[in-house]
Amino acid sequence: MELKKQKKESGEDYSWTDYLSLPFTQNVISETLRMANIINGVWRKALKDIDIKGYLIPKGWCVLTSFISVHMDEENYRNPYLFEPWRWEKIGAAANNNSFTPFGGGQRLCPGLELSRLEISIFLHHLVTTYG
Ligand code: HEM
Repeated sequence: MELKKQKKESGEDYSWTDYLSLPFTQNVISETLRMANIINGVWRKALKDIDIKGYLIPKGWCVLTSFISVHMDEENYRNPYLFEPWRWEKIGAAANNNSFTPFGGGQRLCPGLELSRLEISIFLHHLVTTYG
């Protein structure tokens, strides 16, 4: 609200610094991606026999890496079924680690990661400041 008022009064355009000045918006986005990401997981095909933590994945088999199972695991997030954006104040909004992979990871990490966060952030800002 404050930012929109300031922009209206000064007549200035929004800048990258304004985007960075809204950490709570980022926390809401992270929490939404944790609980309700459109991509629940990704498939991978084993190109050779592979051992993962004692489990043999034979060559040619497909494996589903389930993001949602990790995002809703109590060992990773306390009260995982609770929408709690404040938890990201401790974790860090931009965290992309093994316990938070809405955009995948490794070589196939989504190149649209930052663009998506920016677009969602602009949408949320106008939604909340227009109808809040
Ligand atoms: C909330 C929005 C988005 C989510 C949750 C998302 C999620 C993902 C995930 C999980 C992957 C990895 C797929 C895999 O490992 O098989 C991926 C890949 C990819 N994403 Fe996104 N994405 C989003 C938005 C975007 C946008 C806006 C763009 C482009 C402007 C984009 C472009 C791509 C591309 C090109 C890949 C393939 C990368 C590769 O295989 O090397 N994504 N995305």
